[in-house]
Amino acid sequence: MSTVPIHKDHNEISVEEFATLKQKVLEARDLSYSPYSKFRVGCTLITESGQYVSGANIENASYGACICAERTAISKALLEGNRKFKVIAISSDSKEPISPCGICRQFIREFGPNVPIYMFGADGSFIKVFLQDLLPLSFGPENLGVNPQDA
Ligand SMILES: O=c1ccn([C@H]2C[C@H](O)[C@@H](CO)O2)c(=O)[nH]1
Ligand SMILES: [Zn+2]
Repeated sequence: MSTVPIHKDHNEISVEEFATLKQKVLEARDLSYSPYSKFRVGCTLITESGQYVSGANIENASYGACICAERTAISKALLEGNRKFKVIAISSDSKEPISPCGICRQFIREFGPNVPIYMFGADGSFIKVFLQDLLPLSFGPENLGVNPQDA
């Protein structure tokens, strides 16, 4: 049994935003380059200014060079000048919602210690968890005296 609190609400965003987010994150899987695992993952985030930014996993013949969907989406958003995110959504072709890997949890943490993560199953089913529950007692920019909003 999981001890991680699982939520079913989407209080951070409106009903309309949730519908758009769901559509975009399910579509984001189509961007995936995953010929090795054939496991397509999509990620869409909503920036503080309300912009939707999507990414997908990008694999490589040198397997260690694979990048997860969460990190491609966040990198894209960062390069467009964003530093804060309202929510991060993830989708895959699995019926059950999937949770971000350890590296992505740390990557997400840099830009918000407690961002809500919306996880979608392939059928559109949805659960929400908070980053703090996936990565408790985390190490972050504050520990090095850095504020990512200023960087
Ligand atoms: O949360 C996750 C979990 C896995 N993957 C990718 C990495 C790899 O390309 C494939 C199989 O692990 O799925 C993601 O993009 N996000
Ligand atoms: Zn990952």
